[in-house]
Amino acid sequence: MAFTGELAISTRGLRKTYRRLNGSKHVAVEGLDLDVPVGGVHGFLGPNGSGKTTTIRMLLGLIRADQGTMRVFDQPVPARLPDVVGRVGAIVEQPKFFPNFSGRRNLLLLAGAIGADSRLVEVVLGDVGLADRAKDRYRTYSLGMKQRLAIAATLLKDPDLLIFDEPTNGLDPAGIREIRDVMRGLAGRGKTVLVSSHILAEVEQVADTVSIIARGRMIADGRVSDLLGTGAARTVRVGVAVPGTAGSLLEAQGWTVRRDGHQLLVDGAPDPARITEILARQGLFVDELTPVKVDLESVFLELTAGQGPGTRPPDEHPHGRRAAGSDS
Ligand SMILES: Nc1ncnc2c1ncn2[C@@H]1O[C@H](COP(=O)(O)OP(=O)(O)OP(=O)(O)O)[C@@H](O)[C@H]1O
Repeated sequence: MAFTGELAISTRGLRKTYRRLNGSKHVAVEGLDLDVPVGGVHGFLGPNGSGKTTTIRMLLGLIRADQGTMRVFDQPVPARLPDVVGRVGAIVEQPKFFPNFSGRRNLLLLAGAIGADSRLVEVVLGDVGLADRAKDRYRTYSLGMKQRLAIAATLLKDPDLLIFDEPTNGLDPAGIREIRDVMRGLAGRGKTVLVSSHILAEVEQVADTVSIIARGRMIADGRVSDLLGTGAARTVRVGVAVPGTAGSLLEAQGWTVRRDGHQLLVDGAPDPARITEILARQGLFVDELTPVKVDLESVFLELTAGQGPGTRPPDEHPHGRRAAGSDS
């Protein structure tokens, strides 16, 4: 398990098989162990068709799992879903709003329907940054505003856990940024946000922790900062007058060294201080020593390589499951 402390969501050995029209079976989720810690934004990442929506639908009791267990706020679901459903707000599909009513009126109607305090409407409009446009008709809203109104609707019951399935799909960069800000704001108020995406760049900047799945299996999870700093993900650029000699010395340490002009790129989690020490001992002095910024996208692509739709499943992924932040 990659996370210690209280969990908002925990699944063990979760499995779901669909039967296709031609009668064949398709395993969409295969023995998934997903942990989402309480508090913060958790990115649920994977290529298209990797089983994210299926997992979310099982957690929400919309479809049945074939095997495995699921817990939401430590309650077994779906058995105890009625006990926790009030603490969970989810947007899985675009909710239906009245196009000719304003955003505010739509929310007031909804608040009345679910028995929420109507005073909350102004609060949630503020939470999603729609207070200024609340009086305008829904049909005049941009896609991003519509999505934010959908988030506002889920906030009316003041949930502790918010589940957003691909909330930035189809949005322009400004819309994506607004949704990101909303998610950060919610996490800042102590909520837990689970956000699924196949586009890592959209989640990387907002997520505290992530789970990366491919073909229904977990391939890596942990804190974003740990994931970026593990294994081959860490590379250091070294500038030195005699790169050939320096490269041999560093390779002798077991690190992989690549030439980049007059500089060296040293892969394999080298400690920068160790590099300086080894070279200085041989009278070689570095004029540059910088960790290469690795974005989560390259880690994601590396981990999910060849696991998108239409590719053959590898026998075993070379990385196996990598639980960043744990000793495994
Ligand atoms: N109702 C269904 N019947 C048959 N197969 C399904 C059904 N729903 C999903 N699948 C298949 O299960 C796999 C997982 O789909 P799922 O929608 O969970 O993935 P996803 O990670 O959410 O992908 P996306 O980002 O494209 O939504 C896919 O191969 C999909 O084609």
